[in-house]
Amino acid sequence: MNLYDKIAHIPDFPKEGILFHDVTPLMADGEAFREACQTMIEFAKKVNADVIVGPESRGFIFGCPVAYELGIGFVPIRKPNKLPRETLSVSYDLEYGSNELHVHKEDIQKGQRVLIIDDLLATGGTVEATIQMMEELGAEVVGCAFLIELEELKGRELLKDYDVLTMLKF
Ligand SMILES: O=P(O)(O)OC[C@H]1O[C@H](OP(=O)(O)OP(=O)(O)O)[C@H](O)[C@@H]1O
Ligand SMILES: Nc1ncnc2[nH]cnc12
Repeated sequence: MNLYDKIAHIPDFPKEGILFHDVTPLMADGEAFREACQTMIEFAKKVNADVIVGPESRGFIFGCPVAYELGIGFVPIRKPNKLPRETLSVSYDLEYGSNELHVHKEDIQKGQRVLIIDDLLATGGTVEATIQMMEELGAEVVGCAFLIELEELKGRELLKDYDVLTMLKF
């Protein structure tokens, strides 16, 4: 199946000048969603991940099926004021703004082999912040997997030292 056909492109969302790449048509198509998740599952096996870490909110959608299939844990990276226990946090910039990300400190163990999964790599700010938190907690980031890479924004340059999977390039 051509997964490129399942991505919608919306100009000037959420702000003027931003072309938003919407993964919800792909998610709404069972066959396409399964194919995308299956590719991430194979990558997770290849890098021998023992936990999946996914940034809010679209990282949850693609990360959880991978963790479930492999029988490993899923740890959410969340925006402020969502996680009730002690967190580690870091600030980051987005293509259309900036924010702060948090993770529950206790949920990541030293030496764990982390695979970060998200729907889309743009500037790389989100994944860079996530990597920073994982490494500060003593985990090893063994890979980063995305459905979409926005090549113009050069997020991949921040990931030179990591094993990266991107499935669709725009
Ligand atoms: O590479 P970057 O420039 O960091 O951009 C990529 C991030 O931006 C989007 O999430 P967003 O923060 O919009 O949150 P959402 O998934 O809750 O919509 C996307 O799902 C990635 O997480
Ligand atoms: N252009 C874009 N489309 C969808 N999600 C994004 N996250 C950051 N930039 C994005």
